[in-house]
Amino acid sequence: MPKLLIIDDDKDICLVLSKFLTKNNYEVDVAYKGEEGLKLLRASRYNLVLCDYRLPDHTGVEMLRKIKLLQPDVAVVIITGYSDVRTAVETFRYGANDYVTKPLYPDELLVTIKETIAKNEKRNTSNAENADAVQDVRKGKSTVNGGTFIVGKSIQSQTVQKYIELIAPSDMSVIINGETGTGKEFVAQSVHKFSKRSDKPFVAIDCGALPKELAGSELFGHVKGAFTGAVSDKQGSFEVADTGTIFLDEIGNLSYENQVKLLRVIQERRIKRIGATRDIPIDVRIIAATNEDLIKAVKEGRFREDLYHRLNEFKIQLSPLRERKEDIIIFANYFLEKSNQALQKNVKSFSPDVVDQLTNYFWHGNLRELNNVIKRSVLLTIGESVQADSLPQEIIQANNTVAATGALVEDSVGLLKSIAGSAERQAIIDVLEKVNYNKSKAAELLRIDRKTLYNKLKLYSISA
Ligand SMILES: Nc1ncnc2c1ncn2[C@@H]1O[C@H](COP(=O)(O)OP(=O)(O)OP(=O)(O)O)[C@@H](O)[C@H]1O
Repeated sequence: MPKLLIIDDDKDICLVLSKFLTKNNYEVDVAYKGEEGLKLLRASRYNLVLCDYRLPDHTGVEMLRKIKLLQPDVAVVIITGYSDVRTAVETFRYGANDYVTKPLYPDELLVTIKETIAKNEKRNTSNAENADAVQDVRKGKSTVNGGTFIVGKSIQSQTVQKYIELIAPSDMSVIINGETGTGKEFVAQSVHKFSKRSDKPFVAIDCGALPKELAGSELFGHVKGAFTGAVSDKQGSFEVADTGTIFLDEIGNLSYENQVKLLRVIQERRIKRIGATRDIPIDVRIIAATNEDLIKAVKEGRFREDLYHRLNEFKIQLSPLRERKEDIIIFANYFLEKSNQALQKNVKSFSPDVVDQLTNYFWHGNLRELNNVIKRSVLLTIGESVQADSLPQEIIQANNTVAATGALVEDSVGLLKSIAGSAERQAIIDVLEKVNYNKSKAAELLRIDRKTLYNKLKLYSISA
């Protein structure tokens, strides 16, 4: 039976959720404070932690760091208010797997928990497993890690698709850059699928979630007795990924020491387990992803320049959703289909208003946020078409604010024009007075021709 830990200071939420999840065959522990939760994590292993973003004693990011130090493989779902989504999506840099927004709906939560545990387990054990069918990418659909890889119709999406096809057969290292939730891991998996290594392991490592103390051992392995706690020999991810592809997510979070080791692996194509004396030859393709500007990190001395150039043999830039609006409804329809299946519903479409709202929203969490919003709206829809009242209030409000700001900008432009107009009118009157209403002289001083001056006199109703 999968074991869950709920950490939330709202005792009612804990009570309701733990009852509901127990009924649905989960073993559930509850903690009302961060520290209490960490104590439980020290004592037993969990499949998933459901952690409130705002706890009395720790922030979501602090919790993630501590949870990952205690149990690097555990899945973490963040509970957040919609108004906090923007900051909550930041937790993905530190290894969060998904988030759910308050108010919580048990059925939706159940789907999220099931999917997250399944995905996380697959990730943890995934080596050769990913070697299943490679579909035709040109049809705009292919299977990646059990999910469908959707290709948008924007120029950006089409370009990314072309790059994937172009780069996949080579052995080049790739850096995928993009905001959180833009699909970096999906692209990395796709590159692997279309490479000649597709029947070999694809190993994904979240460097953001790797505690500094464990990163070296996770990546390169260790031998028994190398440090306290190294009770047996352990293969690192590079060894597991041998002959296949390793995906290093959030590469910018790798410590300087491990950057040096990684550079050595790339240069020499050999690894050395911590505490070992002999090298092991390794043949791994490296795909790295980041949502920060690595060139800036290099300039600031946080990322090694030589490593950056080694990894950057090819770069794929993923645009945020708001910059490829024509893709939004394509993905929304796909997520609608998926949510119908997961929630056993039969919602068929979005109302024109909803299409408008979805298209114009900012999407801080990109595809992940869109997916979650669609899932929630499918759950709340009674008829066949999603209506605006099933969308989070924050989306509608944000769009209204943008519309209001747009009107304000238009007003301001009008205002500027009128300020400029009255300044021009005054300047013409001043000059006319100076030259005793001699229009030729006034036009000369104003550096305009007589005809223009006459037009402006008419425009500003100046009788001279
Ligand atoms: N091409 C795609 N087709 C279908 N779904 C996608 C695609 N790309 C991304 N997704 C969806 O968006 C979610 C986020 O994608 P992914 O985890 O690859 O993003 P990411 O950029 O790696 O995020 P993070 O930076 O937070 O790790 C996925 O779970 C998946 O549901």
